[in-house]
Amino acid sequence: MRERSLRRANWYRHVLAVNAPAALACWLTAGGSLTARLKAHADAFRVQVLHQHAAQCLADEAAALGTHRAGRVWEREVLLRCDNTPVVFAHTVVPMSADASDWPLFSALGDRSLGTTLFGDPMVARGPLEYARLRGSHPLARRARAALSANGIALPDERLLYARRCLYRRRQGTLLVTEVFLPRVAALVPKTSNTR
Ligand SMILES: C=C(O[C@@H]1C=C(C(=O)O)C=C[C@H]1O)C(=O)O
Repeated sequence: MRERSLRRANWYRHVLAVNAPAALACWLTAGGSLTARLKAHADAFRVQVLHQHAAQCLADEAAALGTHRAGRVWEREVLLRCDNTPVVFAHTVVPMSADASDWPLFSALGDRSLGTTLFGDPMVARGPLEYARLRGSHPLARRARAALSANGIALPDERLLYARRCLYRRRQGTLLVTEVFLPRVAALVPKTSNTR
């Protein structure tokens, strides 16, 4: 039982439940597209695709996706980079049972931001945000650390990571986006549009 609990997180509807540092709370609760917000805090924004392939959905995702058990999904994982610094590890899953017409742009996204396809489509309904504090043993914390390590950035196993997730619906399809906020996001400052 303990092993299972290490792989799951408690997901809350209110951000206060995860007791995030103030500098992260504003990112966790920001409305609209995260991509757009990150672009406003950087001269250069980039999506580094880590993989997009068939996978098993995580233990604490099946219920959120509306699938009755941890079934097979299309999984996309990326690092979002501001001025080449990784600031978000994002994990998106779509049940394999989804019809191709539910998410027509998902499979061919490449290094374009998923957000640009979700927020521009009037057929997409966005659910409420949920928040979690991920222990080092959570699969997404492990993967975020591994992605950073592959880019020469060390993150201690014991470092708690704060995440949010949101379920999107389009036609009969569901798509679950989880964003794990990396420590360096707290150092971002808005870019002033006018140059003095
Ligand atoms: C949902 C959005 O798309 C972002 C881009 C993602 C991608 O390209 O895989 C994944 C999660 C998001 O942080 C957004 O911009 O809000």
